[in-house]
Amino acid sequence: MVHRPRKQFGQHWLRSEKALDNIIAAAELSEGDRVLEIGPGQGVLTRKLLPKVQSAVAVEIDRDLCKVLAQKIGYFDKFLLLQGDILTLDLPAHLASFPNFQNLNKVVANIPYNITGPILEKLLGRIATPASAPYDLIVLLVQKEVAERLYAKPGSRAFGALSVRVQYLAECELICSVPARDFYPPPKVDSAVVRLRPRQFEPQANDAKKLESLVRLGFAEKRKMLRNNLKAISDRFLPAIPSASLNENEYGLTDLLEKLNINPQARAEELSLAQWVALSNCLQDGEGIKS
Ligand SMILES: C[S@@+](CC[C@H](N)C(=O)[O-])C[C@H]1O[C@@H](n2cnc3c(N)ncnc32)[C@H](O)[C@@H]1O
Repeated sequence: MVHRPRKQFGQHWLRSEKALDNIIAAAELSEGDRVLEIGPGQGVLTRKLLPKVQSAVAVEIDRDLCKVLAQKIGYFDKFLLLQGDILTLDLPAHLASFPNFQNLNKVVANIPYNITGPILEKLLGRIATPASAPYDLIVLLVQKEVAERLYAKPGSRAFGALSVRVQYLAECELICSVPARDFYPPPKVDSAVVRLRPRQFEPQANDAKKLESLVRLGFAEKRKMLRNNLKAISDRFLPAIPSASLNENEYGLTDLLEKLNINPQARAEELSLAQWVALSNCLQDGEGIKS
């Protein structure tokens, strides 16, 4: 039976051998790896990775694809296909009786673009609640514009709240671009392969929840200066710097930014990760930041 790609599941089959090989090379696969694949589709990527790893679990939402996929793929001793939604599936519960498929250490996937944000959150966690057992390495094929935000450097246009949130939890790098024509059917946008290496950013934020709120607030309106976006921070969250050094302006924020060597005229995208952490660490402990 021919399976027509379904739009509602973001089905775009990757047809480029070169892109597939780049994804596999980027994953640095070895015999001991236990891989999670999200959305195997017709299994092009699955077939390439299986010979190189100890085992692989694939989660596919499309029931019709699942009916034939496991049979088509083979590798019954080391391939487990789960039908379900990666965002809601309780993976540990499903794997509880499959010891060979537990402790997955890598993720390799060409994901549905409409749920990229939630997938990243599922794999990495959030700043305030990072994944308790993070993967060693994650290779994803994503929409190019999202990829640019993931590996963006401070000061560049693409650097935004997503960049800070993800880069705090993982090192991000571009592997290669993949043009829309490399898929069937071609999506409306180009794509890119990114590699994420989950890490503990140093220096750590004293209060990760506060950093998360600060970043959300700081990028609320990208065209505004950071200090204007941060006006919602009331006096009680400003640091205990001697009041003599405070001016009457901007709730003392200008002074704080200067103290941290941040240009008070800066926009949010100009701050480095370390400066976000420093700013967050300067805010007094309390009930958090109102947003
Ligand atoms: C862009 S296609 C990639 C297919 C295949 N890996 C390839 O490279 O050709 C995305 C795949 O994810 C599946 N999918 C979509 N939403 C999903 C979800 N919430 N959970 C698991 N799989 C999902 C789709 O059915 C589809 O097979």
